Amino acid sequence: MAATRRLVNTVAVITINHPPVNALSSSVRHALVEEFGKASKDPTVEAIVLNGSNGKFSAGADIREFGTSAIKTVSLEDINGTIEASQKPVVAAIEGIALGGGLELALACHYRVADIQSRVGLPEVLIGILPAAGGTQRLPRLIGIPAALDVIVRGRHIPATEALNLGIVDEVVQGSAVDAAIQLAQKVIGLPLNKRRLSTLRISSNLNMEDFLDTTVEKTKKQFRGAQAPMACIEAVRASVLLPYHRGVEKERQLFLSLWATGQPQAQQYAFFSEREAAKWSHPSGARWYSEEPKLVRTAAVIGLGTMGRGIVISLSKANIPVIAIEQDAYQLEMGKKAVNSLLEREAEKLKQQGFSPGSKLASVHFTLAFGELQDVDLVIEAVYENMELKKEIFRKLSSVCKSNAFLCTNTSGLNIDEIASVTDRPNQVIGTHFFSPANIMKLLEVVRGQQTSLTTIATAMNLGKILGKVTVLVGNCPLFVGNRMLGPYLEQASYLLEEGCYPETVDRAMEEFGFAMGPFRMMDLAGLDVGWRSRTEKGLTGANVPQGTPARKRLGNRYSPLADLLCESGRFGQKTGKGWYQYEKPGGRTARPDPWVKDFLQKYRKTHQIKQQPSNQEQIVERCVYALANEGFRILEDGIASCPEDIDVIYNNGYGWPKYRGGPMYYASFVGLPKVFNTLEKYYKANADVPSMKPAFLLKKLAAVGGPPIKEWRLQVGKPVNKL
Ligand SMILES: CCCCCCCCCCCCC[C@H](O)CC(=O)SCCNC(=O)CCNC(=O)[C@H](O)C(C)(C)COP(=O)(O)OP(=O)(O)OC[C@H]1O[C@@H](n2cnc3c(N)ncnc32)[C@H](O)[C@@H]1OP(=O)(O)O
Repeated sequence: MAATRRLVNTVAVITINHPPVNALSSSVRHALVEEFGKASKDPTVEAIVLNGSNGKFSAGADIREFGTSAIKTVSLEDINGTIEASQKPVVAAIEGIALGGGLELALACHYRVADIQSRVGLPEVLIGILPAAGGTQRLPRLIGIPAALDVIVRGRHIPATEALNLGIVDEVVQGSAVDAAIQLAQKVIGLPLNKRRLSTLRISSNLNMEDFLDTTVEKTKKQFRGAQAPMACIEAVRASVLLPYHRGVEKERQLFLSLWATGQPQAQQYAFFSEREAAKWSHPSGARWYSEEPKLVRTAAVIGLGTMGRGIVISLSKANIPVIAIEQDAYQLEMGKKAVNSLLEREAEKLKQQGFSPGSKLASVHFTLAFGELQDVDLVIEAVYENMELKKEIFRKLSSVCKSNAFLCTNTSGLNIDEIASVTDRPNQVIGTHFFSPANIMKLLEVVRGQQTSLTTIATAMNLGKILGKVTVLVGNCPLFVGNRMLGPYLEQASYLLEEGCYPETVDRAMEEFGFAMGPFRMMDLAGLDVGWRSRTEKGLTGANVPQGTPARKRLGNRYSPLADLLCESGRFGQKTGKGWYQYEKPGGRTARPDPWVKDFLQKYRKTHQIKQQPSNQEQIVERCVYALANEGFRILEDGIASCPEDIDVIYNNGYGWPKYRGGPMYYASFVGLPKVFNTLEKYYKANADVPSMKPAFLLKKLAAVGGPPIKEWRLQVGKPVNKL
């Protein structure tokens, strides 16, 4: 049964029963109509409590139903209307989550009681739509326009205590929300319900409301560049001010349908399900996530308290895993300790505001210089800077100090996991954990399996990622793994565009208007140009080891752009030096301004090398950069480094500022049409045979030849993720 009903004295308790998250599928909606109908008619029932089974109220509409005919049967808004009109008081007992349509259902009830651990919210915007069961009309009537806009446009999950302060729920309880809701229901039997019917309330609007909404539109446009859903949310909330409830609901539905027509919801919902699928990892041996038990990580250690190490320590502590944090000398340890403690204080403050005792949520961090103290930890994450020799030295030490069943993880953005594992006494327990900076904020974790990494080690690292609240993707071992490897051809094209007549700001603007959080040049300035320079120098692509007589713009017979090297040679490392592709207000400054020096430098460079000026327009810039990126994604699939295109998209959506409303680079290629992507790359490569990264990947060619099947069918062509490198 999708919903059940039981009687407690004169209170009917209706329970939504649709595991795992009580999504409001067509069968649930039918069952709710039936149970509410019966409870309304039953003369022994004086009040109704609505809750969800397994400690979860509801995660909202069943997202899998969008785009199918099931969504059109029994509208949730009609059910909400019936509940709100009930002559018997209805109390929502919120446990766990009341999200999206789940919260809209609760808002239709006359009262809401939540348990202290629960979260409520309207996260529809995150999957490309807007609350469309009356939520954009009821919430503003309950908590006012500014607060409702914040909740609806940001789509964040709101902890119960904050929901109480905002007025979204009436009561927060430590114990059972259902018991408290039954008590409240009994208390309010016979009391008038008019003021509890949110759709009937008037919004107290002041004269500046239109100005306020217009300002919000402008801010939101900038913040969510290109995303349509946040704008639709504001328009729906505007309707709640201007129109009576039923007309507001019509507007809400109209906006929902217009959004659907943009294609953005489909991309975002693909991204949503791809994230969940990524957790269901597979291994070339045929093993899958369900066949391997992860080991429990009760204690962990982090080596190195630089930016990455600090973030990782915070993540572990927030996941209630006690941490030993190690540095190489007293000064670095003290610096790391100060930074970590100040971040932990902030976390503790947030917890206090949510009504929790920080001690119960944040695990302890012990700072030390002594490796010997690591003998009992279950797992170590090494997070020193990217230097193979240093990492190997640390892993040798860990091998001798840590207990034999401890797992050893290396936080690297591209070094060879097998080489690091080879110096240990347990290569099967070594794995790469590529966190993204800042590690306590960024959602992505690339878990990199080496040749000898055991299934238990993989299961443990993947599970740890989940415990840390990360979107975790398992990938194979190759230079730079998935995300950074794809950046290579992308950044290469960005540099060529500068040689050919564009400027950093032109390229960045095009990519940012496409939806990237940051264009390639701003991104390089943020990351530090010296990082890539060091790596190119080590590879002999620049610096003293370049063979004499090598042309400035060629390496190994292929096109090469030395622009970034030349910037570094002038001491321009990006934000950290206050100068890079842009100029900044000071070293460490954040505001990028176009730099006349760079313009002059580029003009001289083009003249020196007699490069024909053909500045590309916005569409060409996007095509060259994005197709280059996706093409490398196809190669990564061919090489067996990523298991499926969805994993690549998850990596780009969560670690590289790719606009989720475009699904990810592989989804985008599929959306544009693989034959078109193939033909464009082929044309470019024919004209530029010295740019091998633009040669269409074999897999792309194969898929394009059969007309570009839907992305979920690519797996058939890709096969098992066997590392072919
Ligand atoms: C198209 C033309 C139509 C024309 C008709 C127009 C009529 C329009 C009427 C529209 C009515 C709209 C009503 C409403 O406003 C819309 C919504 O409610 S949209 C949904 C909003 N809710 C969310 O976005 C929540 C999404 N879920 C989560 O954030 C998380 O899953 C969670 C609930 C916080 C739980 O997190 P975890 O514990 O980490 O678990 P998982 O994330 O792994 O999830 C477990 C499992 O559940 C699946 N799942 C989760 N939520 C939903 C969902 N809402 N619908 C379907 N399935 C869901 C998830 O995929 C996992 O599945 P598994 O991987 O195990 O198969």
